[in-house]
Amino acid sequence: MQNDTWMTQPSSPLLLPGTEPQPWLQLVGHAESFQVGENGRLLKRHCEGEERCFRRLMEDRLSAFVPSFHGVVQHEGQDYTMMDNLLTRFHAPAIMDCKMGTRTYQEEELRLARERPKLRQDMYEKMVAVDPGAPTAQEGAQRGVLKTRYMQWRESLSSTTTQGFRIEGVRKANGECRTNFKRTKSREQVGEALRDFVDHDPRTVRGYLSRLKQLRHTLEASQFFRTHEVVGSSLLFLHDAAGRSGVWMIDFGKTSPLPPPLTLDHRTPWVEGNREDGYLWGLDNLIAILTDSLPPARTPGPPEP
Ligand SMILES: O=P(O)(O)O[C@H]1[C@H](O)[C@@H](OP(=O)(O)O)[C@H](OP(=O)(O)O)[C@@H](OP(=O)(O)O)[C@H]1O
Ligand SMILES: Nc1ncnc2c1ncn2[C@@H]1O[C@H](COP(=O)(O)OP(=O)(O)O)[C@@H](O)[C@H]1O
Repeated sequence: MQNDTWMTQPSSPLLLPGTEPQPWLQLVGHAESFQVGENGRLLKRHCEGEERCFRRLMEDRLSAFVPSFHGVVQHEGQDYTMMDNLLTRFHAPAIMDCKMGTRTYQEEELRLARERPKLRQDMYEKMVAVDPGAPTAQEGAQRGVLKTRYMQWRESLSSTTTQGFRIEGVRKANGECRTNFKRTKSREQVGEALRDFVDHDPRTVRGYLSRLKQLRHTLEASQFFRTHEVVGSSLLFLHDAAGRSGVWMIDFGKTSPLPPPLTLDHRTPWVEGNREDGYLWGLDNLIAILTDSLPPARTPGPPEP
């Protein structure tokens, strides 16, 4: 289950005797999924689809934008995907998780929901906690909602539908953590949250913009990206007081290969069956909103007399 408190506590460290603890903070996501490994690595509960994506990504031009993958390991009878802990590149970094795309569930989940509808009481309760008026009369009587219905409601409440991405969680440079972005929807609200994350520092924004534009360029040329539906994946933003910053793609648990010869452009609006995910459209909007948050460029004044 997703943790929706202010901050997830560090997972229990999995350390060799004598090794230094690695910095670790999980902003959002499934609380039981991660273990901190040694040598700057992280263990995430194994999922076959995600492992397949990591293996293919390591061979793709996108590899520079993905934490390095180090195979699958066993710990206490459980398989884990081993990857780089991106936090170890920074000192006390500010962190932001943005979930990309206009759709946060797979087409397959929609099909399953129709064939074998399963009511989720936990999702009904999460919905009521945010907006008691959100469930329909029938959902209220059942005290349950379908997962796809919950996901669609979350998409339209936040900026997922209107901007093609949403902020999931933020840890600011001063240590303050926030995950209450469920209603951060309009361009203005998103812009304000982004400016707050970077402490209104244009240099940090320029660093992120440069990296995001390189990422867009690489995505547009990536064979992996063209041939995969990328759903529920996030961009992890990190910057620190030393002026370092970076953005990486994480979470490929719901990224799936397309049946050949189908490919996606990731900008065409989704209609059921076309598998489009709106990822690049969201990235375009994210870049545009960040660009708008920069102070206007100074125009040269009249020449001195
Ligand atoms: O953010 P809230 O509103 O809490 O909803 C969560 C997120 O959408 C999770 O996505 P992510 O993993 O990208 O954070 C999703 O996990 P899935 O990845 O399994 O779809 C959870 O589904 P359940 O795990 O079924 O509860 C869902 O309850
Ligand atoms: N490689 C990584 N390095 C550092 N932090 C990470 C890394 N991968 C994930 N995280 C942290 O864990 C959180 C959840 O990761 P994610 O892969 O989305 O998990 P889930 O599939 O449970 O949603 C991210 O928001 C981020 O804070």
